[in-house]
Amino acid sequence: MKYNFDEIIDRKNTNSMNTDGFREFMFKGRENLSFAYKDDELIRMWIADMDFATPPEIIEAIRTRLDQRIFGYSQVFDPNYYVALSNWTERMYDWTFPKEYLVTSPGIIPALYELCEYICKPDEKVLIVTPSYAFFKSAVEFNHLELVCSKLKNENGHYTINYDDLEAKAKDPKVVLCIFCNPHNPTGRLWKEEELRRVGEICLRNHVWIISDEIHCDLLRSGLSHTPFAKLFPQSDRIVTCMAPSKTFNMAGLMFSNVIIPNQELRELWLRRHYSFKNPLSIAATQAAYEHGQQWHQELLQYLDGNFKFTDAFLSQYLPEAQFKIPEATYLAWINISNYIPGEEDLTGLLAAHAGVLLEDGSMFVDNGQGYIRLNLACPRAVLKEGLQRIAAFLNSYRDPSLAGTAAAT
Ligand SMILES: Cc1ncc(COP(=O)(O)O)c(C/N=C2\CONC2=O)c1O
Repeated sequence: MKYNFDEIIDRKNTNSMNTDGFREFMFKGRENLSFAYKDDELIRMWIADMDFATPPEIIEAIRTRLDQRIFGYSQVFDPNYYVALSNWTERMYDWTFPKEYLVTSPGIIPALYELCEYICKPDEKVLIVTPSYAFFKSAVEFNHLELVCSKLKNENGHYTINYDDLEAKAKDPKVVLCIFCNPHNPTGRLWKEEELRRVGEICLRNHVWIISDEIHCDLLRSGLSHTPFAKLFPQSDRIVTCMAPSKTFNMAGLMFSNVIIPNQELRELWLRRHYSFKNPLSIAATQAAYEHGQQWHQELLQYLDGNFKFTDAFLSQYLPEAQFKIPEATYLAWINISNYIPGEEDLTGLLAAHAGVLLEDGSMFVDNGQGYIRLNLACPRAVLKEGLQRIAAFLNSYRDPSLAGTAAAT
């Protein structure tokens, strides 16, 4: 391995949401909640950014741009930006798109907020599947639109789409947009072509636009491959694709995402309403990611495979009644712990306060997540082991107080 994913990097004093923003984000109204550990001793497995250094090739590209010493108003003028991105999509997904479809956004969340406004009229509705990344709901409600949820079916931890329910909801003439997470956060499902075709046919036949949020599409278990939603419907211009280097290369703070809008009217509205200059360092970093990030990306996937195998083995041994399947995509472990803590407990609060682990529980994913916790496994394995040990010790003692204080594993 060329890159060291075991390196533990101090993120203190970096204005990191991960280390400094968790109290306000997760414990609003109870920011002073006391924990069994000091804040800087907490194992952070909540927000989806990685505790791995961004690839040196990207850092070098930023340094090169810094050496040019002037950072005036900037846009993506260099044609090699599109060449780098389309080479990546061609190689990774056997798919590309015309350059004129491409616009950029300072994040996929802002793009969702804007696209909801541009696509929907005030009295219309937006369809999502649940559990769901919570900002889908936030983007809909910020625009005063009605959220319509279709629960995924959960068969022993394998999630599938309830097509009958989805179609019944898509038939509502007021439902005009579906925000679809492909691959899916938090369940980690990598949707198969036939699943995407069925969702697409239901939406398009009912005149429902699709925003396919594909931010996790490069974070797959080895040997699997991603299908861009729009690839399956080349004749349609009603599918907007959102992709970004932010998750893949741990550069969310650089706030640079790619939005592919085939519909000319919507694209022109975006360009009129979204007019903004871009951060030149982010442009340089993103282009470098797609031009030079391949080997780091491959090694990252191997390391994440190892973290998932470690987690699976750990849970089997120390939390055998937790329900977990290694997900096809994302670096997020979605684990049912209801056999240890049944009911509507505040799992996020309990695990933070007593186990010293920051994580997001199912209540933070809109609906259909009761009894689940989501762990970010994109961290050095030693940190992962400590987090799992703390969780196991707490859950085992929660269910059997006589075990209180016993270590889960050495
Ligand atoms: C499906 C999905 N879309 C968009 C974003 C954010 O896009 P950005 O605005 O950063 O470009 C995330 C990040 N997911 C996170 C971030 O922290 N916890 C999560 O589950 C995500 O999971």
